[in-house]
Amino acid sequence: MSTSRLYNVVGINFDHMHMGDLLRQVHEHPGARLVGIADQSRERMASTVAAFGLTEDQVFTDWQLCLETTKPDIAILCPKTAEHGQAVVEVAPYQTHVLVEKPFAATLADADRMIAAMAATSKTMIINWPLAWYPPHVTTKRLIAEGTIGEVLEVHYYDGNRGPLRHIADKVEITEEEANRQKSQAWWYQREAAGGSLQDYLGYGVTLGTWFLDGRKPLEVTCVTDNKPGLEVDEHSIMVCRYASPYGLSKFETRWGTFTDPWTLQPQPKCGFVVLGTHGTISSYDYEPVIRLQTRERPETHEVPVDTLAPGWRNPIEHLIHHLETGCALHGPLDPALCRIGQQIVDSAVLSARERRTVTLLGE
Ligand SMILES: OC[C@H]1O[C@](O)(CO)[C@@H](O)[C@@H]1O
Repeated sequence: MSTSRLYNVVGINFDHMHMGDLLRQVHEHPGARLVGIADQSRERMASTVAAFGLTEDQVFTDWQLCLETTKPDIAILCPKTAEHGQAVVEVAPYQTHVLVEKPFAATLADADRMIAAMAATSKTMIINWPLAWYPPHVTTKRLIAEGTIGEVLEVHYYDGNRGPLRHIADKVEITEEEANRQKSQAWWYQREAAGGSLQDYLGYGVTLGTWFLDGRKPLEVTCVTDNKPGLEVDEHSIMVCRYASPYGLSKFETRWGTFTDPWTLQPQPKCGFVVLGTHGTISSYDYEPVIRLQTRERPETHEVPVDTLAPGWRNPIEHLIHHLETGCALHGPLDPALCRIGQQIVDSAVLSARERRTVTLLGE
């Protein structure tokens, strides 16, 4: 997409393997230029340096020096979940737009610190949820907004993968043996780093779920997590939200240990969403070329091809630049205001699982 100018972009902190995917989007955008990357470990940056032909002066082990030297328009941040709050608080004073890779934060308090830090600048922050770019879910939201299934009453969500250590950037596969060897070292498996399937995947479900529910907040949250011997974090969580009448119960399940990875072969249960409205239902599964619709007029479940994403609305890099160029509203799930409701639900789920009871939604 053509732009009025070139946007200089940096990538800071390679904890999440999606950094590689995001930098590829920068590389492929004619209006964006990758001007620097920073991480404590040169080794973790090596494949990016090779893939995008970066020069030595564009590679930093000190993120502050990276920002001071390159003065970017956009900083992509992929730290471990527990460090999202601190990272944004520290980067915001450099007056750069910020893309934080999912999830929003480890806690609502961190999310609020991030929002406050960015509010003190004139810059934009987006939280990127890769699921927000899957055509089935975008199509589902469009049909909901057009009233095709009436008012949404229930959201059912199941998602995850075989585990965070079974793939690296660009979904390159890692063997089960190698993944098991890495478990004890990896931040994904550390409670202190906000690891675990709930922190990794519940935000996806409740952020897109709240988008489908038009910003509606639940009253109460009940969550149960598994408890595998030898692991500090969960690999499976099941959560129920209760909404005020006439909205019923919605449920959100996260799993590291699906039978197959959804991007290769959909496992059963299928990864994605089922949405029930007053006039119809939709099933919207990750990566599928169709969604399945049922309405009062046509009650037999039928396939609807997914939408082709519009230019400017195809991935987070393109979208952030499109937003900066045109002032268009942010894609719903990337907007911190909507993500904050998701974070309220995640915090409530963590508390519920810990105390083994139903809790009232946390936060204002
Ligand atoms: O589980 C680790 C990670 O794997 C993905 O499913 C795909 O890369 C991410 O959405 C998640 O954060």
